[in-house]
Amino acid sequence: MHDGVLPKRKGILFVISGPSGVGKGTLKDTLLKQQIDIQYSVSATTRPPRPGEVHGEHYFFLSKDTFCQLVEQGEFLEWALVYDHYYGTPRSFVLENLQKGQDVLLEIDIQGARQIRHQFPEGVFIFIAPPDVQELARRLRKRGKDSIEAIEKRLSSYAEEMAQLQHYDYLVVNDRVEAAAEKLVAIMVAERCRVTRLIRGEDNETAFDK
Ligand SMILES: Nc1nc2c(ncn2[C@@H]2O[C@H](COP(=O)(O)OP(=O)(O)O)[C@@H](O)[C@H]2O)c(=O)[nH]1
Ligand SMILES: Nc1ncnc2c1ncn2[C@@H]1O[C@H](COP(=O)(O)OP(=O)(O)O)[C@@H](O)[C@H]1O
Repeated sequence: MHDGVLPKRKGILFVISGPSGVGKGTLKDTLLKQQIDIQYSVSATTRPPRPGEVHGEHYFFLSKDTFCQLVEQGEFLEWALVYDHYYGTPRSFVLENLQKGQDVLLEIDIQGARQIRHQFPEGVFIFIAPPDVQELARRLRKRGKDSIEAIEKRLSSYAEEMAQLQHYDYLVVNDRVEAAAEKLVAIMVAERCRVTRLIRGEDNETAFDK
């Protein structure tokens, strides 16, 4: 039994990833509307802003030159070319929050998640999958943002991307947005409890080993 104040824990890094068009962005937005006390890490990108997107809120919109400079300065924890544009996760925001004990959420592509896994094997990696590939195709078409060629390109990566599932801690099938978001919340609550139990010494593992 623990009868004093618990030692402060480090933040937990939650990573949501999965194929393009599966609904990662939609789920992340739904999740952030709930009271789950998590800091979302805003990524940097070289893609131009879409109408309504705000610099610093949706993304940090950067020129290619600035992005490359930041890569060289080691300012990104990970970065990747996702289809036609570069995307990267700012290093200091994530590290500072984790150090403070604040949980952090990344919503990034599969290449980025792989890089993060090497640096943070103790992170919680959640793979978002569509109910099936036909539904993924429907969503990509419904989004209406990509050309037929771009959709074909995304769908042709599907099998390869799904094969990455084995490296993840959790699978959430995005059938209905609300149901999938509830599952994400349940995972977060469970992981927080697990870490608390480890800190209390109710488990044989160390607090940040899984
Ligand atoms: N590696 C990596 N991927 C990211 C990052 N930020 C966003 N992405 C991914 O980039 C892809 C394109 O995102 P976006 O431009 O918002 O368009 P979307 O296709 O409407 O989600 C999605 O798969 C995102 O998960 C990042 O910081 N790093
Ligand atoms: N559970 C769902 N059911 C039906 N459509 C969805 C669902 N989740 C997302 N969508 C739709 O699918 C499209 C792709 O979602 P988006 O969040 O942009 O995917 P990603 O960020 O993974 O590329 C959007 O039009 C979105 O409204």
